Amino acid sequence: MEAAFEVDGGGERLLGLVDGHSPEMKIEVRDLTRVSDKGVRILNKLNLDIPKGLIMGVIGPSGSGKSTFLRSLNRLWEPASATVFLDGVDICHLDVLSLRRKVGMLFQLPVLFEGTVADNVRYGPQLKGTKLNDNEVYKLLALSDLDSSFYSKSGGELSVGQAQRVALARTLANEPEVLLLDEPTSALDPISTENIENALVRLKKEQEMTIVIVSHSIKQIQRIADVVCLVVDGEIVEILKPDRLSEAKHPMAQRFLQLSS
Ligand SMILES: Nc1ncnc2c1ncn2[C@@H]1O[C@H](COP(=O)(O)OP(=O)(O)OP(=O)(O)O)[C@@H](O)[C@H]1O
Repeated sequence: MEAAFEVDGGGERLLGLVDGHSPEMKIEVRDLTRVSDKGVRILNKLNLDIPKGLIMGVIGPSGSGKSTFLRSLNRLWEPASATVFLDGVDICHLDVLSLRRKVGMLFQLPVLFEGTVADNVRYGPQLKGTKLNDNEVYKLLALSDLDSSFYSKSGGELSVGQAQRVALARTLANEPEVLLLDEPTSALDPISTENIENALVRLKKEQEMTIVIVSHSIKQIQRIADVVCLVVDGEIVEILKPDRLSEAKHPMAQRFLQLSS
């Protein structure tokens, strides 16, 4: 999907055009602010539109607020009401568990539950009283770049990269519409990283999944993201296409990009 983006005067809102048509916005963020208990501003009036079916990369210096922002999107951190909308609905008005099914999350390090890979994949649907059949489990494994031999392995037998793919399959079992990933490959070797990246790109293409990925790897973002959001000191300072990152104007953004490339 060829996407063209235009940023408004403040550099904060994404006014997107996809193939010449206005894309459907999956998530809208409006004046999202977080102040710590000590009065420090962690997020400062973030405004962002996240189009459906695209991969948005989030990059920025350490401590700039990327994880906090990501966690606000499925209420792992509770945003103020009327600041985050999913399909136009204020997420604070949604049942938090159903929100987290729709907006799944994968963390830096996978934590698998006891039992087999299949038990892990079946976990989410089971909570709703649905038992996935073998074929459904195999399909989720395949979506996560794992072959059927993993079905009956236990978590302890897996490498971190394999466990991360099982964690992905477990998240996908909830049939999310949005996937949030917080540095999902920073603990992985290049091959495992490529496996995860391939899975993400396939999910976008085949299921129109909306994906928001925080990464410290600018190269990774350039490989898979359709649009990049640059966060500095709790503010979105640039929204760019990945091949135009060098055009970032904010001085901190330029410095960060120079040091990271
Ligand atoms: N619960 C909290 N209470 C107080 N301060 C917090 C809390 N969570 C995060 N912070 C602070 O908010 C700022 C942003 O943290 P956050 O983890 O969102 O940044 P980040 O960009 O994801 O960093 P990194 O790239 O290092 O993971 C940091 O200064 C952090 O210390």
